Amino acid sequence: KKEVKYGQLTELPRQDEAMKKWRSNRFGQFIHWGLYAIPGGIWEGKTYKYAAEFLKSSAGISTATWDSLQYQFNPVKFDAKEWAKMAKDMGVKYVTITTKHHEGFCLWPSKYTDFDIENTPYRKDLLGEFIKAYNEEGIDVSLYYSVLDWHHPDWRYKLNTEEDKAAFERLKAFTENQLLELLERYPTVKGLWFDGTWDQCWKDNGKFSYDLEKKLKEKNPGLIVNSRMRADEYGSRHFDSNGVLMGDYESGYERRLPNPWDVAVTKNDWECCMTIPENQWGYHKDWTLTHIKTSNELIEMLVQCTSQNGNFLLNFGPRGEGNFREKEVKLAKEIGDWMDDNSSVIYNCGYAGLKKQSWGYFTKSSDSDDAINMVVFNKPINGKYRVKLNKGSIIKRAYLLSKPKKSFNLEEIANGEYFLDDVKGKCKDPFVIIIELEDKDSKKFKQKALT
Ligand SMILES: C[C@@H]1N[C@@H](c2nc3ccccc3[nH]2)[C@H](O)[C@@H]1O
Repeated sequence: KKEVKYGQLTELPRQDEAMKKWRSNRFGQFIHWGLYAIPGGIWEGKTYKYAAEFLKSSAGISTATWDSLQYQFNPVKFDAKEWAKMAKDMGVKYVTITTKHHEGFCLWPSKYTDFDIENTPYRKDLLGEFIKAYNEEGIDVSLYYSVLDWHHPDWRYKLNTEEDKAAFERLKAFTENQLLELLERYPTVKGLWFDGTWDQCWKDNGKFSYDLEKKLKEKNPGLIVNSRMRADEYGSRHFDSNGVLMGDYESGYERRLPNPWDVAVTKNDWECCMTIPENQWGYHKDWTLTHIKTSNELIEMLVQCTSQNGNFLLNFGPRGEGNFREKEVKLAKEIGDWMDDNSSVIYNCGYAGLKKQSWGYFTKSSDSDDAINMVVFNKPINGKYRVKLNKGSIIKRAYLLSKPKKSFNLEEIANGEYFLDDVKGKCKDPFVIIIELEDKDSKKFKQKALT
């Protein structure tokens, strides 16, 4: 074991109210919005397949040319209230928005740079409008911030020379100033989502990331930061050199999920961030380039995350003019329709402590001990659901969540194992079966144990 002085700040998993709320939220909306949304993956008539927020590098565009997009940023169709309503109807409890992506353009009027919303035709505090509208819908707001900054003259990938080091000291001060500025301007913010922290320059500054996490949490008590913010003094990221998680939740699941049967992942808080196309975070004009995920695929990912104690952060990439493509609006509606009927198996739910089985996923509310949710994605061809609970568990009743809540016939196979006979209940897929267990001190339970 190495002696790690600049690793984890607080004992995890955090059990304070702010973290309990973060955990119970489960479903969030990611928004990637910046200058990259103007070209939308197409430059001088050529379509670039790679992620649209990387167009500057994939099309080899000079910083001067790219940065001049600032003078075209005028989202006349942006309506923060409309965005917040769409998010509310989709069923998200929190949102994370890019305040500054790798390009370095800031969606808020920053004292520390002119490369910001103030110096665009839009001029107004766009981020402030966004936060106000989402908070008014009861949605928690967290801010994405990229440490990696292609615009800033003091950015250095590696610190080879004394000049590099002097420049990066200025970049670190700029970063700290901007983050404290964001927390000062927007005190209702619940979290910070750090990105662009994989380069050597940051790995060489583990102590700085430790001190910065400390300072930000002093400024905004209860603040929640992702593990991606952190490196320890040896350059180990997300987890310190002894494998201890840093930040407040694990944020390595980018466009990928853990194995659905993995139990180890349930030990920590974690979040998976996901794109609707294969790999586009910012707006791309051409969505024919790759598979576009369906609402069923996205609902299954949300349910899987919940079943393994994780959050699901689904990304939307608005156009430069401030509206969403109709495919994104449609998906938000379809997911929202499902959440209208089934959000009780998501909000305030998590790992049920049971092995995953083929028909779908178990989730369990942290408020109840004798109810387990089954979210069905795969209907067995024999029409019976094989359910293996803990030894000694007795099912009192199994019924459809959707009205009229028809009960399933029960057939006990072994201790804690049952077949549920399908009742031909009509309900929309994916559907939910509620398992009600006999509570441990019921006489039926004792009688059963005696025979
Ligand atoms: C949350 C995601 N993280 C950014 C990102 N930058 C990368 C650089 C190299 C490899 C993967 C990356 N993902 C993506 O642009 C998006 O913001």
